[in-house]
Amino acid sequence: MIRAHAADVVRTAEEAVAAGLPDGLATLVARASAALARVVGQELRDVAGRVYGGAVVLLVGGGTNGGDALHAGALLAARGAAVTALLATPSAHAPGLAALRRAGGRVLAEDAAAGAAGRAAVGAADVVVDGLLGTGGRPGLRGTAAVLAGAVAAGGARVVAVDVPSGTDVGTGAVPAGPVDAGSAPCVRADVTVALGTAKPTLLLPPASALAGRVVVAGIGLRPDDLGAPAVERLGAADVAARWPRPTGTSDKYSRGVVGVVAGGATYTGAAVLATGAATRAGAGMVRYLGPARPTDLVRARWPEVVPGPGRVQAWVLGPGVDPDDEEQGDHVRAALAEDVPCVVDAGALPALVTALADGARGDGPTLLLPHAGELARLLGQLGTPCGRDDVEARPLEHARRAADATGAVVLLKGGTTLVVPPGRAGAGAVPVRSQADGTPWLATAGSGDVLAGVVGVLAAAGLDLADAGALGTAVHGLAGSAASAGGPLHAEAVVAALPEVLTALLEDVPTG
Ligand SMILES: NC(=O)C1=CN([C@@H]2O[C@H](COP(=O)(O)OP(=O)(O)OC[C@H]3O[C@@H](n4cnc5c(N)ncnc54)[C@H](OP(=O)(O)O)[C@@H]3O)[C@@H](O)[C@H]2O)[C@@H](O)CC1
Ligand SMILES: Nc1ncnc2c1ncn2[C@@H]1O[C@H](COP(=O)(O)OP(=O)(O)O)[C@@H](O)[C@H]1O
Ligand SMILES: [K+]
Repeated sequence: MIRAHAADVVRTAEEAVAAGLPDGLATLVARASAALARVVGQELRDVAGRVYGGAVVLLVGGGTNGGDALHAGALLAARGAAVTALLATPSAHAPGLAALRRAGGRVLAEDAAAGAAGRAAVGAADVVVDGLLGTGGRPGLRGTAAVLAGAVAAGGARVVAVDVPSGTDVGTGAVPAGPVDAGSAPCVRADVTVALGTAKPTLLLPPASALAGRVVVAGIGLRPDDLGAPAVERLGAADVAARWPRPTGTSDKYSRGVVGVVAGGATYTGAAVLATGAATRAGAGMVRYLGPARPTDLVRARWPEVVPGPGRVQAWVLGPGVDPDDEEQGDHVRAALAEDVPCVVDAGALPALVTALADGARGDGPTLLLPHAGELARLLGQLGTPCGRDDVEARPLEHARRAADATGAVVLLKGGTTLVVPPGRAGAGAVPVRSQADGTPWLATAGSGDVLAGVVGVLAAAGLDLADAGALGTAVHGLAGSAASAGGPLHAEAVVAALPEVLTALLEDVPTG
């Protein structure tokens, strides 16, 4: 599990710990820079074979983030690395500067750093350490910081970011617009980010999460009680396994959960086969299918265990491959939405959900929406706040949250990184935003989302909270996609086929509760 806390929460937790330390903040900076120096040392060994003689360039802004970089540089210089600090500010962290100079490091003031000498240093660097901005940074680099980030983007050095990739929006993961060239960049792209004390939301939230590289969380002594609930979290395999529902000796098919699926139609028959197949392969107690004769026949031929026709269910999966103009499927969707059971609403059923909410026709059960970016833009339009797909992709958390707050549903926004956003602000007792990136880009293929809907339906029918169902289902869908791909193309049916094997491997390592 990776947990990310908001900048103000981290600052308060740091102050609480620092207050009890003889040297206060300086002790935390010493811990942070020691952890940072260890990671940079590993990268140097990887790139240059050893620390001694390796070329390290520090990009240094005006805050403590720059101080961390300078102190880490001093530790590396003491181990024989050739360390050059490029200052983006006239007022860099004074104790850090003094330490670096004492250890034999070189310091280029702003003018030289932004000119030919700075470019030459970046060009010759094995590792660049990004200490321009940390949790006190506003998004978007300007001035010398932007010039230095441009030089790094044009060079080939390994980049280690201190705490966050500078220039990204620490709280939301937005990436400021602006050209990236050898002369300027609005933010830094890192290969590794050393998160100090805890991760920050920008490391887990797209699009900025793509600029963080590998995330290493370095303990600096912050207390979990001071940090409280995270704003964002990413479940690991052990977290998924521990939460995945398992049958016991007294289970029967009904207690495990019956999933009702309204998917496909005369045109998109495959969605019906994929969604029902995913639900059976992910371990539903039973799967019911509602749809016209042709997809029903195909579902029965492929999965004889699926039960066609109406009946009681513990959760509905509504909409994969459903044409919103299909009257017959539309009737099934509306009837299901009116029931007091959890509903997982995808694709063609999303417009019907908005209508049902407006008409007071949604029953008394929780709802989980599964839009991709284009569908979320359309949904927001229907909810009275129109926007484009590009807007959603630039600020996915903001838009998913808007839809969650407007509908009262949990919103699972699909993509390379999938966000699961519950309604209401994060805070004491609130469920954090989940961010899962377990899959492979090969999952971007037709029918892949139908499989996800079926997997999530199993968890909803088993009685999981829908935010958990969304995150766990996304993780397992991603793992099954990776298993089906083996590094190359996959088709959605192969993801269904991979589910039992992936779940078996996942669950066998964790003892039953
Ligand atoms: N606190 C602790 O206990 C510990 C903190 N630690 C470390 O401290 C980091 C946070 O340090 P920090 O608070 O000094 O903020 P940081 O981001 O380095 O600099 C802010 C400065 O930059 C400026 N500035 C802002 N935006 C800008 C922009 N777009 N372009 C240009 N300038 C901009 C802003 O100036 P302003 O314009 O607001 O006057 C301000 O001077 C944290 O990430 C971690 O690395 C750890 O060592 C552990 C202990
Ligand atoms: N670049 C990517 N990397 C990993 N997973 C992706 C990527 N793009 C899409 N996915 C996943 O693939 C699935 C695609 O779903 P969706 O867009 O609904 O496709 P369809 O409607 O054709 O089934 C989602 O689970 C999404 O998270
Ligand atoms: K940084």
